[in-house]
Amino acid sequence: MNQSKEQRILNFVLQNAVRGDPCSVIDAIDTYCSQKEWAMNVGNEKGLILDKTVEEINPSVALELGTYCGYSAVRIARLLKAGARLLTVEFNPEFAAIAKQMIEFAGVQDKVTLIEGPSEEIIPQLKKKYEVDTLDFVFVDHWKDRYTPDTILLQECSLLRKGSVLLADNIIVPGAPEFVNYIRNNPRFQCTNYPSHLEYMKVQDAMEKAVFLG
Ligand SMILES: CNc1ncnc2c1ncn2[C@@H]1O[C@H](/C=C/CNC(=O)c2cc(-c3ccc(F)cc3)cc(O)c2O)[C@H](F)[C@H]1O
Ligand SMILES: [Mg+2]
Repeated sequence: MNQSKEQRILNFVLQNAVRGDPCSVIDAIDTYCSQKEWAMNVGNEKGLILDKTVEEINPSVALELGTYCGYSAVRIARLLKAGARLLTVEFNPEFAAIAKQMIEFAGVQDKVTLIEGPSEEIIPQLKKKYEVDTLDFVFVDHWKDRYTPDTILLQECSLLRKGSVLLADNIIVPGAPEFVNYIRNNPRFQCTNYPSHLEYMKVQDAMEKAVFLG
């Protein structure tokens, strides 16, 4: 049966990137998705905002909601210090399988735990099953109507501490208006908006950083 777009992206990486070189994997995905088939990776422009945020925090424990093909998991993991780890959650088995291969090819598998399942089920398991105390950084990039319920769930599960940083993609396109309203009106979060562009397009988009104040 014919291949999925995500399989074609992975094949392009396997044939054009360098095993063990995360930057070559990131570049290969960006090349394919800007020249051949658009896909919803955070991309290089918003990716630089993600990089700067990760470098600023230098997290020991990071969480990503919505792995997709693993582009941002590789992007985050390549910047993590020795011993630091990224937990990334993906409930689509096809996407999880692609991401697993992408992460392994990039050589960052020792820093990444890919968890297959819905975030609303996984988040309550992070402390006991995944030995998380609190999260230093969370990249939010899954279904846009799930940003708010999962941010509330992270708080209910005591996974955020004073200074924990959330970074949310797609504030403009597709948009997460309910999340923006929730987070900007919540006195427990200090928010910053980062205008940018939709991946591989000239369309306006933005990311929102929200620091938990405890
Ligand atoms: C709800 N709980 C979940 N648990 C685990 N994995 C999940 C969960 N929910 C989704 N996933 C998983 O997370 C991913 C979902 C990403 C969604 N992203 C987007 O829709 C998205 C869309 C655009 C976009 C912009 C313009 C346009 F014309 C068309 C599309 C741009 C973007 O950057 C995006 O991130 C994955 F697919 C899904 O299985
Ligand atoms: Mg996105």
